[in-house]
Amino acid sequence: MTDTIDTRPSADDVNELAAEAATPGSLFDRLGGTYGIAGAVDILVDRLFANVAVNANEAVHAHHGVAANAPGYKFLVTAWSIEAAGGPKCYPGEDMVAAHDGLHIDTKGFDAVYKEIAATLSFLDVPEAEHAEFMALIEKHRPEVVDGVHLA
Ligand code: HEM
Repeated sequence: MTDTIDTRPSADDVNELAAEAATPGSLFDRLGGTYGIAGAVDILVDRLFANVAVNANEAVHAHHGVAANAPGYKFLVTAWSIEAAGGPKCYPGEDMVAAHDGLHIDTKGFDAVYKEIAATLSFLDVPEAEHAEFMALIEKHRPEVVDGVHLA
């Protein structure tokens, strides 16, 4: 029998990298830059793929129910978050309306994801100010995801 080695980072590992990178400034900086954000998204996406309320939507489950989608999705959500938080422009994906078109995401579905994002930030002990700022960013995009309405 072969032993396996668990290479997954712990919350402490992610926080350590984030603290090293953190400088006062943009939300991107205060979240620990690329290492902090990628570490958080790594945990978030695993939680979203396993979340029963999120996957109750069949169109969402068709994507989130396939483990092979995780790496690419983590990349896209990380890059989106980096840009949205005021970091370098690096997001190569679709805009939020096009990305969610046809998924029929309702308020309940959005709230399920919103809660999981907040829970992940809490799990990582992201300070209150940065937590609130990032959640406000997510809330701002609700109309694009739920109603397909482009932000002004
Ligand atoms: C503000 C909140 C949200 C953000 C920032 C966000 C971000 C993203 C990004 C960056 C992508 C990749 C786009 C691309 O492929 O180019 C994506 C796709 C996707 N999102 Fe979201 N999302 C949000 C809300 C939601 C919610 C509430 C759900 C489900 C309840 C959801 C489910 C999905 C699914 C299933 C895809 C993959 C679609 C496909 O390629 O088939 N998202 N999202």
